[in-house]
Amino acid sequence: MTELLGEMFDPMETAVAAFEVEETGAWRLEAYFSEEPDAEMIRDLIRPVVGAQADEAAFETIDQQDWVRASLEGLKPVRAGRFLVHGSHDRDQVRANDLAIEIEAALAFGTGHHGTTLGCLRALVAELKQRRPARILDVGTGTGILGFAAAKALHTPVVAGDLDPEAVTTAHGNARLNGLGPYMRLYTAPGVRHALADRSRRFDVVFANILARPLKRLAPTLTAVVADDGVLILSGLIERDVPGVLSTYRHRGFHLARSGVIEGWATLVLRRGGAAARPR
Ligand SMILES: C[S@@+](CC[C@H](N)C(=O)[O-])C[C@H]1O[C@@H](n2cnc3c(N)ncnc32)[C@H](O)[C@@H]1O
Repeated sequence: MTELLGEMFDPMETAVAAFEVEETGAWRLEAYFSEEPDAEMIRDLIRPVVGAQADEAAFETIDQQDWVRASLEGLKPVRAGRFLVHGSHDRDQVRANDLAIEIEAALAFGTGHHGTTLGCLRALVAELKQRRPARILDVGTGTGILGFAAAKALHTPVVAGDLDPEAVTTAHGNARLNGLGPYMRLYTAPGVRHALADRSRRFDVVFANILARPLKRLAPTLTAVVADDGVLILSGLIERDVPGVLSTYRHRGFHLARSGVIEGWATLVLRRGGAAARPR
């Protein structure tokens, strides 16, 4: 549902979360708008997904600062291998050997809790067991979390971008907070446009945790910027979208090396050529 609604709202570049309210079975949709939205416009946007129920939708305004801060402060730290992602309220949870990443409350996506982010972090942990990649690209960086994890573990420069200027501002702040400013080269643009500026050097790891539709749309450029022995870590897709996304990347000479699903969200690890793994 989040995926379908996300695609409806995509033209407005709006962050969307949808979940079923257990007690009533009703769907609750939370979305961030940079301008006051119009109820009829929202009904028209969700009608292709929910049909006539759009006309029964009720609306409420949630105070921006309060709900973001409150929801982040309620979050427990997240572990993936040696990575510990935490808020400022949980600094005391950091242990000596942790690669700690502090994420400041803001309007960008990426606290480590979502199945897509956690899936990408786990994929990075698995990748680091095999080798030490040197060049990292994070497309759709949100808070900066995936790029930070790579920079913390590898002490290597990371190129990271997002089409949302608010996310990039947040990522800059988080980079400073984590002492990673010197490693992070952040850009504001869709896709990999800025990363392509230096075509002579491709990336060993390319993260793209965005929705299925942009993953397919960006396949030509995402595959072009991966080094021959590099890896693409893709997420932001629900299980049902895996075959379509895989087929797009297989046509470009990539195979599935590994995959995982967390709470219905799939993460795919793709490499050029070679034998294929079955999605699990
Ligand atoms: C699901 S969040 C992922 C954030 C973070 N990388 C993580 O793993 O938690 C997706 C992010 O991608 C950005 N985004 C969506 N489509 C994009 C595109 N075509 N190019 C660049 N960024 C995009 C959104 O603004 C959002 O910040």
